[in-house]
Amino acid sequence: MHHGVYRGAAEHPAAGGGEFAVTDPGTGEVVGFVADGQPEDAVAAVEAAAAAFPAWAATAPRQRSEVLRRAFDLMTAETDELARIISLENGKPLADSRGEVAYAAEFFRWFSEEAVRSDGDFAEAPAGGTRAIVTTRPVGIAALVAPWNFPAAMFTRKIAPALAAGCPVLLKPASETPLTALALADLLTRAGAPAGVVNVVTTLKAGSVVGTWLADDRVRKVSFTGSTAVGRRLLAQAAENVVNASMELGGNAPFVVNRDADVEQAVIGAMQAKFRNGGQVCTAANRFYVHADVAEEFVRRFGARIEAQKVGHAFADDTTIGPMITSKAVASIAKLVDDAVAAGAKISHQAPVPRGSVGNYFPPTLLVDVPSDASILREEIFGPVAPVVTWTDEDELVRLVNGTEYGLASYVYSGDLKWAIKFAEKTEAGIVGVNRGLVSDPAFPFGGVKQSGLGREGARAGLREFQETQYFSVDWS
Ligand SMILES: NC(=O)c1ccc[n+]([C@@H]2O[C@H](COP(=O)([O-])OP(=O)(O)OC[C@H]3O[C@@H](n4cnc5c(N)ncnc54)[C@H](O)[C@@H]3O)[C@@H](O)[C@H]2O)c1
Ligand SMILES: N[C@@H](CC=O)C(=O)O
Repeated sequence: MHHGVYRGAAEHPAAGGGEFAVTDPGTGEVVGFVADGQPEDAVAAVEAAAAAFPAWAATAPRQRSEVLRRAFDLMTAETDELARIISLENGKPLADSRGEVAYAAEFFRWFSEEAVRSDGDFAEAPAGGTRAIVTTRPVGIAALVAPWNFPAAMFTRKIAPALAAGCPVLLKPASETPLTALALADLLTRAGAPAGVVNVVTTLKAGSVVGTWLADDRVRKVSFTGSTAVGRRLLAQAAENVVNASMELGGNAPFVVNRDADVEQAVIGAMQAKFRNGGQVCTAANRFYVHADVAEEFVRRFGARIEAQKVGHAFADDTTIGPMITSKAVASIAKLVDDAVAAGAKISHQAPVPRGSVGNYFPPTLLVDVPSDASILREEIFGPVAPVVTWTDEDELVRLVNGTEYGLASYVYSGDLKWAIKFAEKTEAGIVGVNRGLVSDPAFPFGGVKQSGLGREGARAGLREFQETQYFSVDWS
């Protein structure tokens, strides 16, 4: 199957006609070809968006809401087909892909509801004599850049509020997962988004395509999800034209278990927080701090569940952990584990990778006796490896938990809710799971502090990221 770049509600060949292959990370087989977009395609996408912007911004909020609601309905009805595309190019087990489609669709439903609830203000000036009307307007054409780990949800979390606010969008998907983005663009067109409102440039030249957008005066917003390193670079580029920027970046989530926690519940939460999407999640628990009094029980129970994981291809019925996205990702996870073991950590439990597997598989692994300075506790693992450290002193625990440049998610388990909330308050993170291993919900604000990002997605706040405030000072004498 061959796909073009998407603009004006249709696919087009890339300038120069180049293409690149998309592969199944579970087999290495080619599953399709997409256009290798060039800077000329980036400019053409801006032209299409600029032509669509005035009319789209002028539509009634209810009309935009109904497009998003139809997108929710279509996405829900087409779950199986979309899930198949996600599994094919991302490798996650089909059940996980269905879960991602449901989660991704919820952003369309949530922002179809928010589109008609954008409020403003009317006030008397403190000195009297004038009145102020405070209102909002769409920020403008928005460049949306997303990673491969949730190829549908990381885009719908941006597209839905952008469209609700009245902004046209330019999508730059990860080169590993362009097919999902193209399917979303087609779905939105069928849902009623006018030509030019949703545009996609698939490319191997991320830097020059996104750089072209950020250098174009007509592009007023960049919303990025991905690594902190690339986020920093885009922030620097956005500074040149003072482009409004939202950044959802990397994480290094701690998972804390106190001595009074329900250990079985903590293990269930740990499995969700660590192994969803094979650990390739920005909110994934990256390091486990377990009170010494319950560490033996936690490791035994957690280890038993890890050993029961079935590593395999996305389409095999019993697979719970699919392949990593690339062989490079496998090598980087392996290096973190090897370095930890060389520094004194031990592999206490591991699930096997089936003999003869040719994809990018990595065995789910539990590490114990991990030295507190091991690089695996500092770097984002982005794979199915759980390093456990024991603790006894709470002040030292707080220091370890916050001893990172990241601040996206954090998890705490305790039988004493008051202690858990007080601990959560000391945690430098945008999101804290309290006795819960799953924290994502389109209705609540998702985002990080420190070098995990700027801004929030989902919730009411997500719409504001795509709006400018405008204030009219009115003579009232
Ligand atoms: N905070 C969040 O909500 C969130 C969600 C998912 C993933 N992530 C983070 O994403 C990272 C994993 O994804 P990744 O490795 O694909 O990240 P990445 O930063 O390498 O890539 C993300 C996107 O940026 C593009 N890109 C790469 N270089 C670019 C450049 N120079 N200019 C413009 N675009 C460029 C990529 O093609 C891709 O589309 C992890 O750090 C993870 O924590 C964060
Ligand atoms: N955990 C995030 C995705 C990040 O990788 C989410 O659930 O939205």
